[in-house]
Amino acid sequence: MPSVQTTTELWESLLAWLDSQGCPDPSKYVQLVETTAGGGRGLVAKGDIPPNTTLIKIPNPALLNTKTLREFYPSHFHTTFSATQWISLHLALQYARHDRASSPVDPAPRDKWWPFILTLPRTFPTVPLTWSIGRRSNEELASAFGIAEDDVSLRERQVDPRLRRWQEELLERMPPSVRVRAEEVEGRFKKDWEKVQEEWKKHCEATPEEKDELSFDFFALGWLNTNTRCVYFDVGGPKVNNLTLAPVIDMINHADGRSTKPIQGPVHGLTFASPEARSSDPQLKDGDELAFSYGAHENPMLLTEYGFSLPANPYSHVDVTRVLEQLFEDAGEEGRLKKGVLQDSQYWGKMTLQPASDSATACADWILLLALRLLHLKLPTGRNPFDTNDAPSGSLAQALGPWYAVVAGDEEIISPLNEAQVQQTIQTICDVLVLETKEGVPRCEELERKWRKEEVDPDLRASLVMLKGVWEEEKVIAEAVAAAGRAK
Ligand SMILES: C[S@@+](CC[C@H](N)C(=O)[O-])C[C@H]1O[C@@H](n2cnc3c(N)ncnc32)[C@H](O)[C@@H]1O
Repeated sequence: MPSVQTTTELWESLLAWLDSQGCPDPSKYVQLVETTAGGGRGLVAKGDIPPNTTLIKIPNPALLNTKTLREFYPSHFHTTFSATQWISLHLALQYARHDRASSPVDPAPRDKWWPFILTLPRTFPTVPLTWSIGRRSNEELASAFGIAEDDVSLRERQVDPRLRRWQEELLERMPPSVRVRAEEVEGRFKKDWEKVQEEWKKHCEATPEEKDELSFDFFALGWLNTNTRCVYFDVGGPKVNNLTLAPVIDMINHADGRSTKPIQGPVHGLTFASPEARSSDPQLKDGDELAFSYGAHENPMLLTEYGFSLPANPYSHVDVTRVLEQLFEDAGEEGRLKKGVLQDSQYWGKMTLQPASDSATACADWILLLALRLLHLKLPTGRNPFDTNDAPSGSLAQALGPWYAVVAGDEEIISPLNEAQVQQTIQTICDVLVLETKEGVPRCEELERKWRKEEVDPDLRASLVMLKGVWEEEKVIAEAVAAAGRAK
């Protein structure tokens, strides 16, 4: 493991390496600091910076992506791995090789990016995937992720029972919206790990000396770095591979609503400039933090992908897709067929309750309304229009006609009765959600009180505050949607 370096030391050694890579000195305009607002490290402006000044220029060879990795790996890796898999694998191998290089008996060659890799975080304590991995015993971990028995990380893993309990306690307090997202992130991670583990095993049949170099722990660390720090970068292949790790630019934190972004250029790989004169982004004054928007993301997404949330997030909403899944399931065969209609017409997606805004009251979003209108659409009794053997041709289209008329915008509602049932179901969904949040918030508060008496890591405390924040914002939205419905 590297000796712990201060932010200043890391910055200095990164600058020296960038210089050796032909990169113009970014420290002319920016400085790496520990931010005070809980964002970890961040970059701040040195002096007042004129609009549209290029602050950071990272040349192509210093970027870490599927294009720059190519020359270091067998040619088939390019088609075998996605960008996330390959970059994560590369980081995992470097961590392992660096560990070995620290041993005088078995020095390994250093990677060209090592001074950059050294600046990447070694822990992700606020990301739910970390809790999910951390709370498992070796046996549970091996079975959940299909880790080979001889994986070095299982042999060397030391689990702190208190940390495990704290992580377990956080997982138990995740709102359903966070849980669904966290499971999705974990599913992606698992798929990537399994693919890389399997391919690396094949690769090591020809190079057995490299066998021990891939371990689960280092892959997880590489994957978390890739997932939280990569930025968009067109590598000229499938869209899914359009990403890169970029030194210095990867130190820039997220701020909502910014339009300034890293820019890809033919000569300098990736650059970041101060806002243009006519930009709505604030101009950079001495000491201001640089920022760009990672996307229009709600808190459950920010928390599960990046390990942070925003206290006042303009994209807050409540994802109720899981509730709709259940309602259609409860409606039996007809419910499943109606869900099929929604899927076929691309109207089965994320369904949400939206908060009040300047221009609208709190409400169910359009596709949630469409789904509920179809759920409550009364089909003709007798013949089943979904059954092609039973119903005359054209009968399904006829039965669904009133719904299609709403979809096309020809009608506002299917019928007053259908609309009343839809609104009633929305009220019921809100009531259930409010009840859930009324349990979720106090459970977080109770844990906060309990943790006050223990020496819990500040990052875990911050995670608990974030979970509580999601419960609270969902409560406000569900109550507002219910109130707006009652006022109709
Ligand atoms: C691309 S890195 C940015 C640099 C990072 N702060 C560091 O210390 O290296 C992304 C990570 O920074 C943190 N982060 C970014 N924007 C943030 C924000 N607005 N509030 C809190 N944390 C933030 C999160 O941990 C996220 O996973």
